Amino acid sequence: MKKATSLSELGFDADGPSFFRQVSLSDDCNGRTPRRRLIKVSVIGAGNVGMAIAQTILTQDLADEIVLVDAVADKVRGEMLDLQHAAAFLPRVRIVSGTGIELTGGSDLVIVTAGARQIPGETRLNLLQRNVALFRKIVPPAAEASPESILLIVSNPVDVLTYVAWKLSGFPPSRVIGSGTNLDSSRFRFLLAEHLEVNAQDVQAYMVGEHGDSSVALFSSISVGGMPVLSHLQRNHRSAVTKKVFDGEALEGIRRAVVGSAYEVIQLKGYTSWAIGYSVANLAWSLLRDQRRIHPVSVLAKGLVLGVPPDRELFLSLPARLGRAGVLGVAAELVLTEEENKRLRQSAETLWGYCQALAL
Ligand SMILES: NC(=O)C1=CN([C@@H]2O[C@H](COP(=O)(O)OP(=O)(O)OC[C@H]3O[C@@H](n4cnc5c(N)ncnc54)[C@H](O)[C@@H]3O)[C@@H](O)[C@H]2O)C=CC1
Ligand SMILES: CC(=O)C(=O)O
Repeated sequence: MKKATSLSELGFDADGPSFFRQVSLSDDCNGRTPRRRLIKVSVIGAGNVGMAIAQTILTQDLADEIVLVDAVADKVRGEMLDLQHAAAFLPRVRIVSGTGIELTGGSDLVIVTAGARQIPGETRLNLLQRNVALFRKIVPPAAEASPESILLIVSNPVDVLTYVAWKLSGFPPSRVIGSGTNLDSSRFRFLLAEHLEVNAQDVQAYMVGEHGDSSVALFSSISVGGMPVLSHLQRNHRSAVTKKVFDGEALEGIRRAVVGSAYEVIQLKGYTSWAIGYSVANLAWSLLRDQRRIHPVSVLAKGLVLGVPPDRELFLSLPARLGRAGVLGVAAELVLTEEENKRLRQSAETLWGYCQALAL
């Protein structure tokens, strides 16, 4: 009879409890099971948003190690323990926490959510000065500790702070991404789906530009189940659905509702967290699992917005293809209506004004 191969020879943990009998595996394994590279994700800022992201990533079995960093030691330790106590119901993940950025060293993905958040009625852009000061402290050491990582920025105003993180990190633009309008687009798809009585996952629709008040709804490219909605509705303008949908007011109402979404939630519960948690975990999945999916995220849009001088280094959301190396490509030739292009240019101008004023 063939001698049982030891667990360590097979590439399993050799230091497991002795009361587990070693198993002999068949020759099919060729005597060795290769170990997969472990994935480390760090979340800097363990507030409402950071914790919603961490817990969504945890449930999705996406990381082998999650590091939580926050300036408040007790709070971040409490959050870590609370998640660790769910270990019996979750995939096995090492969860570490502390106040030092050095804990994030060797991360594959560093997600930054630290910083001031809006009070009811306040705009995202109003947070800029406070959060730039914070980024000066956080980003350089985080980039140094994980020089090969992808930086995913969530703190607001996310487009300008993604630009700041790009400048401060010295990373190539492909590895500095802002969560951008991935969240706005989900809100857009949800509201359109409600209006059309379909599933939001079957609605393809993008918000682009600033994650904020000047975001742009791309009405002309909305499709449901592969069917272009506007052109179909124009052809069949007498149907009940058409009447309901091909109504400029209804569409404008949906756009306004998307832009007002965060203000409404902040007014009601003080902050937004669940949707951004899923949005960022969804981005993390595309990046770490090399999914090559298209997401509207904040990327270096130099030369990509018609009518904006091509030398302007600004970050705003455009549909981008994401994979293990970060941003693999950006939709450079979006077909926009004149109105959509005008709004995107205005959004770019607004963001450029803020980036320029920082003189980084
Ligand atoms: N991009 C997006 O779609 C969204 C962005 N946000 C933004 O995310 C940010 C965080 O929001 P919340 O989690 O609700 O705020 P929060 O106040 O609950 O959490 C912020 C955390 O940052 C921590 N922090 C402050 N200085 C730090 C430092 N030097 N190092 C590490 N941690 C530090 C604080 O201790 C706090 O725990 C805000 O800027 C908010 O506007 C929020 C929702 C959506
Ligand atoms: C706060 C914020 O940026 C959002 O929920 O959209």
